[in-house]
Amino acid sequence: MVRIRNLYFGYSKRVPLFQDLSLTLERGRIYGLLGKNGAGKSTLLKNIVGLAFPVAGSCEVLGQPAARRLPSVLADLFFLPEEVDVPTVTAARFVEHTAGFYPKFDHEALARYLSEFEVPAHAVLSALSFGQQKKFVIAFALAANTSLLVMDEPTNGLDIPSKVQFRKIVASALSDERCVIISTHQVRDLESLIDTVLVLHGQRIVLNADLGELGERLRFGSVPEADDTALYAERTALGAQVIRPNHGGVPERVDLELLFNALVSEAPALAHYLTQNQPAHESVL
Ligand SMILES: Nc1ncnc2c1ncn2[C@@H]1O[C@H](COP(=O)(O)OP(=O)(O)OP(=O)(O)O)[C@@H](O)[C@H]1O
Repeated sequence: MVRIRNLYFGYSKRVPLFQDLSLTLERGRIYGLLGKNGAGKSTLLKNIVGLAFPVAGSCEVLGQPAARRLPSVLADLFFLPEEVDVPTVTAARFVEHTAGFYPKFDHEALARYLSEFEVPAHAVLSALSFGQQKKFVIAFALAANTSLLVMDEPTNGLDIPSKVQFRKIVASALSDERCVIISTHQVRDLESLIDTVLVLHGQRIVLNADLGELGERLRFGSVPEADDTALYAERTALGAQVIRPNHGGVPERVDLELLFNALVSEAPALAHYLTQNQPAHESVL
């Protein structure tokens, strides 16, 4: 679906944002793209949807270079940017003029998503609140029914009930044919939604791993005091939050926030353990 090989990119020649970045994304998965502020999440997504062009290396989407922006590819991908800008027209008029660009657009699904999000279906879009506008555009993006759906920080501006609805609606919209990428720096927003975690750090993807498989290799928990079995530890008021090897074979729930903190602090024991215990199809560090 998406194949990036040895990507180099920078807004200026002196400051590279990505160096030798490689990444493969497949159908039937929901990817969570995590990275610190300024790591380059939005820029990576722009390379994927053909709004920024590689300086070197390649970025292919649906078998074509993303930068060519072929109509056949654009009809099968939807990019939801972080800042949404809606026109002063009703939702019905917007759909009438825009849905035609997406041959697989599902009008019934749109009505269902808008109702679940409690967005007034006949309102003038620019008169909606920021959160309502965002929910309208998310509903439209999902209803476009494209093979590739790229969402940049979609949960920004959503209240807590809407974040819950967001997770439910996105999960219901996934199929074996679709690939969904969601970027965020609000790691908790993606818990119990994504099945694959991508971490962008230090100009590269340092983790591309299935959450189920990570849970079979790692244990997450609180202890009174971290000992040297911990691959990573964070002090808390009550002791420590730790990541340890999972030798018991019982799958654990992955604490995404703790895992993310460990990866961006470049915890050497965790990096070493993940590299040594890496399934062939995953990429770690
Ligand atoms: N159009 C641009 N021109 C020049 N520099 C840019 C441009 N867009 C982004 N940058 C710079 O590239 C870097 C990465 O920005 P980007 O928005 O991709 O990061 P991000 O991981 O999405 O950040 P955040 O989590 O804060 O949204 C930042 O240092 C930013 O200032």
